[in-house]
Amino acid sequence: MEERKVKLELKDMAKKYDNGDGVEHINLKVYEGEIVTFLGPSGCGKSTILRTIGGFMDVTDGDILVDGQSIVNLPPEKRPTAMVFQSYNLWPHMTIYENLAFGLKLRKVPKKEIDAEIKKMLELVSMSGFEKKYPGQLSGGQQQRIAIARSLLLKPSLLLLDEPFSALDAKIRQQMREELKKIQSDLGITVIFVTHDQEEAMALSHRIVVMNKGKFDQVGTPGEIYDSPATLHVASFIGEMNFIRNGGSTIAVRPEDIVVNKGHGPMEAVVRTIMMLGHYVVLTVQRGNEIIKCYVDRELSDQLREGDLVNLTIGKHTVFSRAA
Ligand SMILES: Nc1ncnc2c1ncn2[C@@H]1O[C@H](COP(=O)(O)OP(=O)(O)OP(=O)(O)O)[C@@H](O)[C@H]1O
Repeated sequence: MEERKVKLELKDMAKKYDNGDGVEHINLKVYEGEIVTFLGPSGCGKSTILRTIGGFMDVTDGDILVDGQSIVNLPPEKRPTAMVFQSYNLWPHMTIYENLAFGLKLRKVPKKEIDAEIKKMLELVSMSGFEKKYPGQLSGGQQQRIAIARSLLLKPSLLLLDEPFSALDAKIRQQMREELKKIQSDLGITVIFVTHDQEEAMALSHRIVVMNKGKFDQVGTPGEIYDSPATLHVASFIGEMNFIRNGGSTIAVRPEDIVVNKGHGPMEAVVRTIMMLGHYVVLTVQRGNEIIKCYVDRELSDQLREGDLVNLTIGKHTVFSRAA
């Protein structure tokens, strides 16, 4: 197999704030052309890591390398990175063209080349013809696309995105994800993405870093993290999961991995609610004082009523040696 090139390496990196918060012992390799997402609840340290990569904060320990070169002593503008924040930070008094041209002008790129690059980039983000408008005349999604285009024009080796879609409504968010994925694969750039939205992380990433309280819980592909969560935190944070007590341990099983049959059996439960969600049905059942969620098909749910006795068969699951 072809050896993959390491684009970014975090080496025992730490960023500690004066109050003791922050992150430490951060080790990660990101390969060229990957989208890697830092995912975790608010305050777990995602933005801290991204800001240290972008140079907006100094590390307190360890090293950050891009293409094998340490970048920790470089100011943000000298780093091979570009960062897009949650708020788009477009200059309101400048047209879209001027916003896009600004960084290139600073780099003394000739005007003809600037015009050609901007034209190409606007096509890429589906915003051709918007050159003369002002940011205030654009929707949130359009402004965010311009903000991403502005970063891409600087041809960063690494694009850093800090919850860039969180201000957008659900539908545009989804559209933006698809567009980002397309731009990323067209240009072959490496992207580090930060979000607290597990669905967004699953949809976008080649690999996900699930964080909890300043540490990495698991690093893996969306499939690996969904199928084999390494910790109870990962199991509860990603997707729907049931936690069933079994002595001192916990069985984590997804609603789609429980087979439900009518009648008696070794693992009996009582139907509590039946919710039709179109192509599948969500069933909640009560077993002792635990409520378990299962996905079943219409054929079975049509035969079930609340209060019916069912038997559960647990399929694929993970056992954790402590209580959830
Ligand atoms: N400038 C700062 N000074 C002191 N503590 C900080 C500072 N910035 C962040 N923290 C603390 O460091 C921890 C990590 O913060 P960080 O912003 O990296 O989390 P996050 O995962 O990005 O959260 P969110 O999703 O809410 O942005 C938090 O406990 C936060 O309170």
